[in-house]
Amino acid sequence: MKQIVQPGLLSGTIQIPASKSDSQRAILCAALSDGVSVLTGVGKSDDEQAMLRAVAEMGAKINVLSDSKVEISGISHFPENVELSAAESGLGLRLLTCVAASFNQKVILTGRGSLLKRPMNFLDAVLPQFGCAVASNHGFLPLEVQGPLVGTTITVDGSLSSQFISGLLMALPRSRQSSVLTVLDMKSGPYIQMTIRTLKQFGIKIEQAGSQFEILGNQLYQSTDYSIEADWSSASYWLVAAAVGHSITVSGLKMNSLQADKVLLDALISAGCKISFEAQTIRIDGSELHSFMFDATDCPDLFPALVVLAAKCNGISTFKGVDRLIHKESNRGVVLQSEFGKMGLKIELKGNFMTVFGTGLLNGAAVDSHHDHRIAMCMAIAGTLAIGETNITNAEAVSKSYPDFWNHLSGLTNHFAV
Ligand SMILES: O=C(O)C1=C[C@@H](OP(=O)(O)O)[C@@H](O)[C@H](O)C1
Ligand SMILES: C=C(OP(=O)(O)O)C(=O)O
Repeated sequence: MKQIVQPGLLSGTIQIPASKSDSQRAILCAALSDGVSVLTGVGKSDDEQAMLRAVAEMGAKINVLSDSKVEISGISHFPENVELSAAESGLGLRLLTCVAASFNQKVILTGRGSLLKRPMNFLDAVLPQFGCAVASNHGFLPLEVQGPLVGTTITVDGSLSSQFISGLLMALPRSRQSSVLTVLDMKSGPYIQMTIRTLKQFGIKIEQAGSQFEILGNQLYQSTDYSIEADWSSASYWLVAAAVGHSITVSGLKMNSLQADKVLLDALISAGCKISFEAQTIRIDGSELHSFMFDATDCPDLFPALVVLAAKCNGISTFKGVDRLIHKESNRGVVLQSEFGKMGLKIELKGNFMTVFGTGLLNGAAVDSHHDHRIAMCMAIAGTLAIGETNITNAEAVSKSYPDFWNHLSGLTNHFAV
């Protein structure tokens, strides 16, 4: 699908959709629980839908109560010969693989699109150390696991993705033996804290001391009613849009959220923004923007929105953490450089750093999302600021995290177009 974005001054309020990170964790915890959980605020993103389908395959019962309310009865019998698909969700696949390995069955794990090119060799290397048999396609999907996991004391490398650590933290409390997991070079730490907090709400206790996690075996997940948070990652596009001059307010976000991407507020402040909060509504005043530096190592999903912000800041902005972008839905550092280059914005990539040479000006252009939802969304905001129209190919990619994105954009008033 192609989407044309016209320049204009936008105004309105955006109700931020569910965090797919929060939903996927909660859906899986509910499926592992004894009893019935009710989840409210569940979204319609591809990643959430894939997780719901996967837990149904594992034997959980899903009862859709309303548009955003789902009742999940935990797995009572894990079927044989199960094949689970995480669609394009890195998180989904990594959580599901570890959790599948905690059962005493052979399970095949698959996915589609960009997920087929994302590395899974952590699982090949680590799961056998817990006594689980693993076969993969040379470190890529499909995977086959045969558990159960036997708890142990182990040191793992956390530099590729926190999602593997989250997966182990969800799976190991189910094994008979206790485990001690030491994570070297831990990245995206806030996502691990999110996992621990969700687990706690489902009755699972993890003790953490720095990079060491103590996980008691034989723990039982307990069903609960759980409210999914609005998504700080999806909000990043609108918060940046507000910072660069649109009259947009953002609604629904939790200020005490553990979500990694809440630190966008710090980036906005370092770029000269003033931020005000009223109830659950955020307003941004970006009238005194200037170039800025930001370390996005532990919040890699913010890069696309940060580039739009830096494009509108006069001068050189520098971001750390580009290494974290190589294995996302696209190689995001390189794709941001090439697509924003078409709009006249110079971006340099050197080692782990990205430098954006902001001039305040962007030209409308024909750009490509590379099937990456975050590239499509940041190009859309960039397009509203450009001179001339912007034509985005593979724009349907937004459905991975934010299927209503284009409706939300067209629901804002465009004061140039009217
Ligand atoms: O745990 C999660 O919900 C996620 C963790 C992050 O991945 P990494 O740990 O690979 O950075 C993030 O990029 C991804 O979108 C969601
Ligand atoms: C990388 C992302 O998600 P995942 O790793 O879960 O596919 C993302 O949403 O940007």
